Amino acid sequence: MQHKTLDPGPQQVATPTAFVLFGATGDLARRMVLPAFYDLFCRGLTPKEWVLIGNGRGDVAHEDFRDHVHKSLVEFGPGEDKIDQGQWAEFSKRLRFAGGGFDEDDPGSLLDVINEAAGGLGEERQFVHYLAIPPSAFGSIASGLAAHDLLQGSKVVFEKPYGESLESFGELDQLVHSLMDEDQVFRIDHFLGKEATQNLHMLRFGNAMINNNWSADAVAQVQIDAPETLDVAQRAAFYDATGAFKDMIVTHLFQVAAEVAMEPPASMAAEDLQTARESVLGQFRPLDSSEVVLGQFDGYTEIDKIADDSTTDTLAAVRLWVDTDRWRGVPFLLRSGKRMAGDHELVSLIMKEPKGPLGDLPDTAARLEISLKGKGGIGVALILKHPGPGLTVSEQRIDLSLADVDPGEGLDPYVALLHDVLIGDRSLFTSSDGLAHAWRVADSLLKNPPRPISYQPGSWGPEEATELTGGLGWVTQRNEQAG
Ligand SMILES: NC(=O)C1=CN([C@@H]2O[C@H](COP(=O)(O)OP(=O)(O)OC[C@H]3O[C@@H](n4cnc5c(N)ncnc54)[C@H](OP(=O)(O)O)[C@@H]3O)[C@@H](O)[C@H]2O)C=CC1
Ligand SMILES: O=C1O[C@H](COP(=O)(O)O)[C@@H](O)[C@H](O)[C@H]1O
Repeated sequence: MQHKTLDPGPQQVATPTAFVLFGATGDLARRMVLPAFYDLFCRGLTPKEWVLIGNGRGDVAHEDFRDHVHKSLVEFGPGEDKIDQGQWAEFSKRLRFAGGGFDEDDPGSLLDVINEAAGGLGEERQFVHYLAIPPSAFGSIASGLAAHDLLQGSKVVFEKPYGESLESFGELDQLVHSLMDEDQVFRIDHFLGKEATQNLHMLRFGNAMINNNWSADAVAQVQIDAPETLDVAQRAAFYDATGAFKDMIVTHLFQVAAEVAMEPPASMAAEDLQTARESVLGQFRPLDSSEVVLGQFDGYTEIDKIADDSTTDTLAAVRLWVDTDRWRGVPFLLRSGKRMAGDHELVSLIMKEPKGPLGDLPDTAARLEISLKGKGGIGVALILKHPGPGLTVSEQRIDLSLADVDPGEGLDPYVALLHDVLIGDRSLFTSSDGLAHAWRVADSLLKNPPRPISYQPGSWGPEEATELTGGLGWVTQRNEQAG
């Protein structure tokens, strides 16, 4: 089999780096960012000289922070048995914690800790400030970085959601652009860094049989479905202020929808892909509340730190329309929820029934599926004849796990994106214009949201969310039921 390398892959960056992780005690840091940083280190992809300084509002001793990081690696990184003691010793000696919060008026202990820990990195050092904090705090940390002269030669990584509404997005965008240059800004959306998301383009543009059917001519419906069994108790305050729609739909699933819906970019170069993504986001029709279902799992308001009368959505399902010639008339169904019956991140292109001599086919439609979960996978469901003299047809599958594709090991999204930040590659990050489009599409819904319908934890959510699919049902559920 012939291999063609389009990109040489990750390289070690030379610039000594002080990595400041705001929100270092939080859920994201513990589950994704810290394990990703350790993974980069183990692969020899961190700079030769670096320090990582965790920041938070409470005071945590350096030693306790190292314990916190170790626990996160045991639970969400390589696991206890696979942490090499020598490597951990090398890694952990570069970890520090700066407490007391950080804002314009009061830097807490961050400046002192930077002086102590990053002093030895030399004049050429870069700062990477990673804001793994709720979006409501982005502005104050960014202003603090400017006030305490920490922006020069720095890269600033903002988590999603970047803003909380069209208005707050606009204010944040203006503030950030008044403090730093756009090329210092990395707005992360880790779904764009997933191996399978990137493979969407190869699948489409590398295979004419797929590319030729990537439109309303062949596709009846697109589903982007991300049900999760995960709870929110670990991050109740953040979650209650955000909800499923802002946490997953207007952010990750809109970006994935744009990856599916985009017109062919001028080239596969980063800027061209970003332009194509941004441009189709501008063609998403504003959501209509009658095509949106919000849900809240029973027992949500009993969680510590959640108000008894909270109406935050823990599930959101929307029918989205993309007003381009390619997709006019094809509904894009997007759904995500917490404490549901299964864990999936599945993009499905459900094909139209072919015209021809067969008449009524089983109510299962042929489809192409791209799983974004974990290492990712591609599935094809086909209508086939059973062997034998009669004509019995049913749905059969072909599945390929991307983990089995030679050489079989991609980087996890946070590892890949952190590496991109270190080398200054912004191609898989969201743009200000693209996000402005996304918030515009969500604006009227956010101003007038439907009341969440309750659902049982461990279920597939309210029936009303399934009704949005217009009788096809959710492919994830159908696949689970089929075993
Ligand atoms: N958790 C996840 O799976 C993912 C989360 N994200 C994004 O990451 C960000 C953080 O989410 P997550 O870690 O889940 O949330 P958490 O609620 O766990 O918050 C992270 C940390 O932020 C700090 N923090 C909270 N409020 C403030 C504030 N007002 N000012 C400064 N710091 C504050 C807290 O640390 P302390 O108390 O020590 O100050 C907290 O531990 C969000 O933007 C989220 O959308 C993105 C992808 C996945
Ligand atoms: O950004 C987020 O993503 C996670 C899901 O990401 P995954 O890579 O673990 O599949 C989601 O659980 C979380 O609520 C959200 O903030």
